[in-house]
Amino acid sequence: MNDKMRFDADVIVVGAGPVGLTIANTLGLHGVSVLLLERGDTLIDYPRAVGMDDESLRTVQGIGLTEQVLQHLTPFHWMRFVNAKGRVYASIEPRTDEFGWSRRNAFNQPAVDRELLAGLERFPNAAVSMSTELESYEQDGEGVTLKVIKAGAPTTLRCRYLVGADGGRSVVRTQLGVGFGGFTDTSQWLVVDIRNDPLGVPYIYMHSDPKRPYVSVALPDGVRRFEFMVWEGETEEQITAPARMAELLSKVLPAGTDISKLDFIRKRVYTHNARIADRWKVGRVMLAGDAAHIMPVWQGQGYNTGMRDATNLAWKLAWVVKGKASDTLLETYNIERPPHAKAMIDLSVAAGRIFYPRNVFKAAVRDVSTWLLNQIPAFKRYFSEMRYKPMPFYSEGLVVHEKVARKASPVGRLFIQPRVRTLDGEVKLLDDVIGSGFALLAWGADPNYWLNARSKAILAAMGARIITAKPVVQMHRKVDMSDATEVVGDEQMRLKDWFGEHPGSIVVLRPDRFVAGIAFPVEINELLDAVAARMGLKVEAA
Ligand SMILES: O=C(O)/C=C/c1cccc(O)c1
Repeated sequence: MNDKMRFDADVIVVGAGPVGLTIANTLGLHGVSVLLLERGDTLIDYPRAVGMDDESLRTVQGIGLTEQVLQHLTPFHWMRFVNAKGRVYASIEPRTDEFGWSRRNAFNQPAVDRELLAGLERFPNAAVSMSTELESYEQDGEGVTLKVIKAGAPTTLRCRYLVGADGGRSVVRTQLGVGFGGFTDTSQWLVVDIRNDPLGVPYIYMHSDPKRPYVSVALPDGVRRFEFMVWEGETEEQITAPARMAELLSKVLPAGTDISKLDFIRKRVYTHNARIADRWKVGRVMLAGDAAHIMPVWQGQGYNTGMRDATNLAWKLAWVVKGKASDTLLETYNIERPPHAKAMIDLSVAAGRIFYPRNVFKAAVRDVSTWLLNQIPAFKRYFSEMRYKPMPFYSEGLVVHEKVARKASPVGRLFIQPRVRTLDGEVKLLDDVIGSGFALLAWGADPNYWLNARSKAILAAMGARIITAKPVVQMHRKVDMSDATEVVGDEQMRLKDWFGEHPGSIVVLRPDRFVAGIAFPVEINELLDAVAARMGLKVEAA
C-alpha cells in the first residue's frame, strides 16, 4: 500500500484533557477510528475548572456517560458577589432547566476526566497513547503525518485528520502558524485547593475586597478552593510562604482555625489570558479547547467553551470521515464556533472588571449602581437568571436562515431538551429518544405525508429519525401517522409552547442538537434540500 494511504487512525487527537476526551468519545460512538495522544503518563489529577454548565452536561449525556459523571457534580450551584462590607451585590442562581439539566454545576474535574477516559474503553475503534509527545507534523492532500516521541522513542503516525486539543501552549497551533491574539492580564492569582473542606458552606463566593479580592468555592468530594489576588510585586515564593499563607487563610476561615490541620491539594499562582486563535481549521488540522481560546476563569467558561467546540466538531468529523458529507461540513466548525468563543472571552473579561475594579472609586461606583439596579426586579432577574450569558448562535454555517430574520430566529440555536413520553410509557429526556444522529422533529402533524422522493433520500443519507410530538393524551391514536413516523408524548408541554412561539412546526435537528432549519410541513422539501447542500451531504439519486 502507498505509504500515504496507511493510516494509524482516521483521526488523531492531541491532548487528553476534557475536550480531547470528549471528541474521542464522540468519534468512538460514531464508529470512527480515533487515537488520543497524551504527553503525560497519567491524566492531570488536581482540580482546574470548577463549573460545568447545562450545555456541557448535555454533551456528556450525548456520549452516554451521564450516570458516571453526575456523581461528581453539585447541581444548582449559585455564584454570589460580595462587596467589602459583606453585602451580596449580585447573585447568579438560574433555576430553570430548558436544556434538560441544571444550568450551573460545580464539579470535580479530575474525577470527570477519569470517567471520560474510562468511557473510551467501550469502543474497540478508540485507542489512547499516554507518554506520547507531538514533535512536529505535516499535512498533504490525503492526511497528516506526525512525528511523536513515545516513551522516549521517536515514532511516526499518520491520520486523515488531526485535532489539537493540547492546551494554551498548543504545539499543534504553534506549528500551524496561526495567530493567537489578545492579551495577558496584569493581575495574578493564587489558587489553593484544600481537602476536608474547613468551611463546608455551598456555592461560590466572589469577595470583592479591595485590599485583596478573593474567591471561595465549594467543590464536590469535600474540596474547598480559595483564590487570592497576588499583589503587584509579590512573588509566588512570598505569597505561598507559610506565614503569608496563614495570614491569608486566617481572613477567610473562622478565628482560631488550626491552619496546620488543613489538607492542601495544591497551591499555585497563575495569570489570566484572553486570547483566540485566528483560524481553527487549516486543511486537515483543527484546533479545539484552550488550543483555540483561553480566557479568565470568572464565568467558568474556559472549560465549557472547550466542551462546545468538542460538541460542534466531533460529529462533523465523523460524518466526513465516514464519507457521508464533504469537507464543507468541517469548514462550518471554523465559521460557527469562533464568534461565540470570542463573546465568552469578552464576558469573562467584563466579569473580572466588575469583580476586582482597578481602583477604589470604581469599586464604590459598582457598589452604588448594583444596589440601585437590584431594586429593579427585571434587572435582578437578568442577573440571577443568567440572561447576560450569550448563548451560542450560528448566523452562518450549517444553518438555513432564509425563512426567518436572524435576530428572532430559532435557527442556529440549541434546541430545548424537555422530557417526553415514549409509546411504551417511559419518560425520557428528548436526546435519549433521538439518539446521536439527525432528526426531523415535528409538532402535531406527520411530516412523512409531505416528503418527496429526494427528501426521503436526503433523510436516509442523514440517517435521520422522523419524530412527531403530540399531547400525551393523543399519542396512542394512530389515525394520522404513517408507520415511518415515531410518536412521542409532550410530557411537560414545553414542545407545544416552543412550536407555538416559532414560525414553523418541523425542525431539522443536527446531531449536536442545534436547529439547522425550521419549516411548515408544506415547506419541508426545500428546507431539506438546503440543509443537504450546506453540508455537502452525499445523497443517492432518488
Ligand atoms: O462560574 C463558574 O462556574 C466558575 C467560576 C469561577 C469563579 C472564580 C474562580 C474560579 O476558578 C471559577
